[in-house]
Amino acid sequence: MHGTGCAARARHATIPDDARVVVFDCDGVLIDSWDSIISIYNCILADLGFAPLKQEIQRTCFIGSWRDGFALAMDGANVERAMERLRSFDYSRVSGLIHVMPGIDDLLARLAASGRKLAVNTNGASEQRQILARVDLLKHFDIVVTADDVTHPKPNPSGALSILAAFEAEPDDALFIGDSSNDQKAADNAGIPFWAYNNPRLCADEHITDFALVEVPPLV
Ligand SMILES: O=C(O)COP(=O)(O)O
Repeated sequence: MHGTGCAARARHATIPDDARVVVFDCDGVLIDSWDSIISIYNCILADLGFAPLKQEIQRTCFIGSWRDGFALAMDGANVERAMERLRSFDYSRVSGLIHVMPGIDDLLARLAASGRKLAVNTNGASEQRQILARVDLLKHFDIVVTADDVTHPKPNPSGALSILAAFEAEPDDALFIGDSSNDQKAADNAGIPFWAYNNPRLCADEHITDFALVEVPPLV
């Protein structure tokens, strides 16, 4: 469990030399996908005759699972119809709105070259794998756990715990890098040390803002 409270922003950070599993959140960490996700919500809501996402629930919808987001936006109605629309959504319609985070491709390559196992724990749907493949990041990961693969999405720790189990790792063998309260809570609930990316409001062992400034020491 991370224990240093709300850390100040640090420009440089070094991956713990004994962290052999590094778990990444996807949206907001690997990819800048805010515009695409809000756009998908609004397309599907419009198809079903609902108003666009109100600004005050956009962040909650962005960090939560699609199912929970649609339930919130549609006040519980028609969630299955919205999920059906999502399953058949043509993601190429929003691919121009998805951008790889600066420096992440290089950091992932350095982490993999050091012998560490890399994982994604996302509240996105299983289609997240195709999105990561399209932006050429999927190749770095040993495992991707989406909201479709677990009974409960983040902040429930089941996704993070399944990643630890896949590598027969203890929480202290791992590091979770995320940008949201759901990521922080999922890491806390799994007992995994947590680094916050671009979110000074989170409590984390480290705060990072630039992946190029993350050092990767040899794995001990
Ligand atoms: O930042 C978040 O928690 C949302 O990202 P995710 O959809 O990849 O889980």
